[in-house]
Amino acid sequence: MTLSPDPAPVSAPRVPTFCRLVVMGVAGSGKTTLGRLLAAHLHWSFLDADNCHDAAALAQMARGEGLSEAQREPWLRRVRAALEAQDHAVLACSALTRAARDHLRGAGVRFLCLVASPELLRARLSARQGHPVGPELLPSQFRALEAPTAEETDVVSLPVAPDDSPADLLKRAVDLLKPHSPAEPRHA
Ligand SMILES: Nc1ncnc2c1ncn2[C@@H]1O[C@H](COP(=O)(O)OP(=O)(O)O)[C@@H](O)[C@H]1O
Ligand SMILES: O=C(O)[C@H](O)[C@@H](O)[C@H](O)[C@H](O)COP(=O)(O)O
Repeated sequence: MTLSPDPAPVSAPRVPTFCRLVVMGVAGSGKTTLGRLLAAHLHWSFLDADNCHDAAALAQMARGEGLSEAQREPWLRRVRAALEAQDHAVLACSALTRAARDHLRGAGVRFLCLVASPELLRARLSARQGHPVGPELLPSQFRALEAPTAEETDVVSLPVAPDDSPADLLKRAVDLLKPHSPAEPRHA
């Protein structure tokens, strides 16, 4: 399973390629789980935007209080710097707002947006271990969410159903991303 489509005819326009993939979505949608699998599949680095939050922001979110746009800005600057430091990377990052996505946009960046129901997100976050953010954050996540619009052509959406295993989602993600990239996994 690769991201490589059939070879294009010589006269065809260049297929846009990407080397940085942002797996985005509301907390609990599975960004980290799928992002790690995609990174392993592609032999790219994996980055988690949660690691760029400061302790105060993590504590605030653990209390169920969402971040303001002003609070997100320095975090997004750190996330962007971490992303740009990698030649090939999969980044798990909520990127809930248009401004957040615009912050991360750049040459070779694509977004994979995970879309799950509030019920599924609540169940997943209630069961999640070892992470400061629980289901209490969900209302503010949905208030902040600006779903990608049709004009954001660098975003591919992946619906997530309760029975979709991580392996199912990996396969569907790879298929969805194929038209975006002639790139092979780096060391397949
Ligand atoms: N496809 C899946 N099937 C079952 N559980 C999943 C799946 N994807 C993620 N999970 C679980 O749901 C929780 C949230 O996933 P996570 O990857 O941490 O989401 P996010 O990074 O978007 O917050 C975790 O406990 C994870 O193990
Ligand atoms: O934009 C934000 O308000 C935060 O970054 C938030 O969306 C982020 O997602 C949390 O850190 C939850 O962590 P998980 O998304 O990994 O659950």
